Amino acid sequence: MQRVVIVTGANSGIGLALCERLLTEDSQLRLCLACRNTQRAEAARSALLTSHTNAHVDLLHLDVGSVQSVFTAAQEVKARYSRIDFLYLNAGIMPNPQVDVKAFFKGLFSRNVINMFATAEGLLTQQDRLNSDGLQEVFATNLFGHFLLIRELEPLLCQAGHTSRIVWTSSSNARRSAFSIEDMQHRNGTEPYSSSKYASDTLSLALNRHKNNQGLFSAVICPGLVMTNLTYGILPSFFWTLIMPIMWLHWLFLQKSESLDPRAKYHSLTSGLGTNYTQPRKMDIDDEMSEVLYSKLLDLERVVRGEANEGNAANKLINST
Ligand SMILES: NC(=O)C1=CN([C@@H]2O[C@H](COP(=O)(O)OP(=O)(O)OC[C@H]3O[C@@H](n4cnc5c(N)ncnc54)[C@H](OP(=O)(O)O)[C@@H]3O)[C@@H](O)[C@H]2O)C=CC1
Ligand SMILES: CC(C)=CCC[C@@H](C)[C@H]1CC[C@H]2C3=C(CC[C@]12C)[C@@]1(C)CCC(=O)[C@@H](C)[C@@H]1CC3
Repeated sequence: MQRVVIVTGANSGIGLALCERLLTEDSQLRLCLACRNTQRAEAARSALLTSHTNAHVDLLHLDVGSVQSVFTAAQEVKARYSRIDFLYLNAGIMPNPQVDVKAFFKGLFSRNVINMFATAEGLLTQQDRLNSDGLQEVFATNLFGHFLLIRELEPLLCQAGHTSRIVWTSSSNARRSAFSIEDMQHRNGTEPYSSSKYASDTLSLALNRHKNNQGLFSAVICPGLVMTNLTYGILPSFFWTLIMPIMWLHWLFLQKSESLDPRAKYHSLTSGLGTNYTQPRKMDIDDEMSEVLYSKLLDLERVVRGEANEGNAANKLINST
């Protein structure tokens, strides 16, 4: 049977590379690129069709950072497909990143150097802002829009006798200490990216607990450090070329193959000999917090649904979450 796969943020970087790979693995796929920019989405579709001439590649307009756009896109998906096999939640932003150069040099000569290069702990801050729905933009894009999309697509994702999978593109930058359940949108901090990625790890656990019995499974992957628009937004390309030799420090791991574990994040790594492999690492998450986050997201969902029906957004949302 033709499998249906939806990828958010599919027009560039990791999302586009993933689509290439998916079509290489299964040329019969029905692949749907869910993107906010129609022109870039069309360019990505053309590029994919150049290398996979007979592929079925659909486009879907989706701004995952906009509640209304998620609702409209989900309606469209329900009209087009009768089920979804894979939903890759890949779209993500890191707006206005700032690197703490002093902390970098301090870290360079500390015992934490390897971890610093792998996770950017203590090095990266971002400037977030409110979007037109009155939500913090990073939270809305990296987490909440995807959560709403899952909720809207549940009829296609949770079908008797059929298994569907959700795959989150998380990050090794996800850190428990950057996330607070009292401030899940990260209004009061300077690491919204880290917070949103930690929240997606935590939400994945809750989704498994609530939805496995309905045939829906969620997994978290961590692509490592990949040269994309996101990383070029942090520092220019020549810098990345300069630090490449140091990044080799991370590439000295051995290959392991295991089945997907809901408490593990799947890290993409490269061995010293240049072999690519995946290594599962336990996530620093707990059941209780994942449960609270899940119910807070459901509360917020109720608020935005009310808002969407009334057609008026910002203020109530800001005050209620
Ligand atoms: N690069 C890296 O080293 C790492 C990346 N990641 C994660 O990988 C994912 C992909 O990022 P990457 O490929 O690196 O970066 P890119 O900037 O190349 O890709 C991000 C994609 O997300 C899309 N996107 C952003 N905001 C929205 C939105 N509101 N609605 C719909 N689509 C949106 C972008 O679309 P548009 O072109 O319109 O902006 C783009 O297609 C992200 O979740 C990121 O956090 C995780 C760890 C490391
Ligand atoms: C300005 C100077 C001299 C050095 C700064 C180095 C950092 C910019 C760099 C080192 C490790 C990098 C890193 C990321 C961003 C840039 C670094 C902090 C990420 C946070 C990018 C996005 C991700 O999701 C992570 C997996 C990356 C982890 C490593």
